[in-house]
Amino acid sequence: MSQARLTLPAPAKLNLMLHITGRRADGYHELQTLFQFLDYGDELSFALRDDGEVRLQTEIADVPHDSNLIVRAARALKEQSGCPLGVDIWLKKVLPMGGGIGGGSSDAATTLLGLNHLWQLGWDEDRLAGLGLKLGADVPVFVRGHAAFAEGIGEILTPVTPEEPWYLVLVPQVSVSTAEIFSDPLLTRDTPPIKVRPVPKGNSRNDCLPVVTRRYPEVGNALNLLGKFTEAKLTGTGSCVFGAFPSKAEADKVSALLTETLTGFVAKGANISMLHRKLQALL
Ligand SMILES: C[C@](O)(CO)[C@H](O)COP(=O)(O)OP(=O)(O)OC[C@H]1O[C@@H](n2ccc(N)nc2=O)[C@H](O)[C@@H]1O
Ligand SMILES: Nc1ncnc2c1ncn2[C@@H]1O[C@H](COP(=O)(O)OP(=O)(O)OP(=O)(O)O)[C@@H](O)[C@H]1O
Repeated sequence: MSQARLTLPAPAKLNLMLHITGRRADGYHELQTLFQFLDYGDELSFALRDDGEVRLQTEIADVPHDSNLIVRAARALKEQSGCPLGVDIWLKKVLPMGGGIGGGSSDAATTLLGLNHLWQLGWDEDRLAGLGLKLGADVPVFVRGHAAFAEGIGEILTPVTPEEPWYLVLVPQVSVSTAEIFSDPLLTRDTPPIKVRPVPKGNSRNDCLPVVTRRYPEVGNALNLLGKFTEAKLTGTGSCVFGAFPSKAEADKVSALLTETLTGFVAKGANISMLHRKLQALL
């Protein structure tokens, strides 16, 4: 008998601003950043296995099976919960890797929430976010599913509701290693923390930008091209750059002009992640 599959989205995120305010003793950086989701992302399908095995059935180039964040998330949840069940997982990879739009982290969060549902573990969001943080600094916001102002290393989250414009996201054909940017000696690490809430307008800078554009001229090139039409920003440690538009039609118009030379996509900003909207609909 064929097993029904549970299919769930793993949306991208944007960092609408990113300030680096310090560095902890363990080398991780203290940040202040605004996360918003996109209605655009990967898709994962899950089917129960009763032999306890965790198997990702889709190969992704350059990521060995056991290092994939999906497999690591599933195994960590299985171990921590003592669940005897296993799972087959299929991945439709849409998000560019090393793009700063959180693909790996979002895949991990979708795996945690999907398996919590499939294995009927009954874990609450705090517990899932705590386990997620061990997999990556960006995982907790995807577990919680609400646009947020983040502090700490990205895990202290205050929900926010910024406008939800349409975005044009350009994808320079380079994969940026987050660890490499954070270890660059030239990185600004002493931006004074913003103490006022909500974050005052005008704080849209990304402190990683100078280091990223110095190392990856393709990113600077994309920022310059998009900057002719709207304020162009870098998300996370790149490589993706984005700009906001009041309508899909306007984003599409600029996209048509720029994607002759650059890869990109148009997507709507979302303060509630499409993963959470889908899970809500299932319950
Ligand atoms: C830059 C952001 O994308 C902003 O949303 C995130 O802070 C990065 O989150 P992530 O990709 O989940 O990062 P992780 O997988 O936890 O860390 C990758 C590497 O980035 C560096 N790292 C990451 C996050 C952080 N707050 N400080 C850091 O110094 C560390 O060297 C770490 O080894
Ligand atoms: N399921 C996965 N999807 C993508 N990358 C993965 C996955 N599992 C492990 N990785 C590894 O993680 C690296 C970073 O990938 P990811 O797509 O999350 O980058 P990113 O968008 O820059 O992340 P972030 O914005 O969180 O810094 C990849 O280069 C790859 O080696």
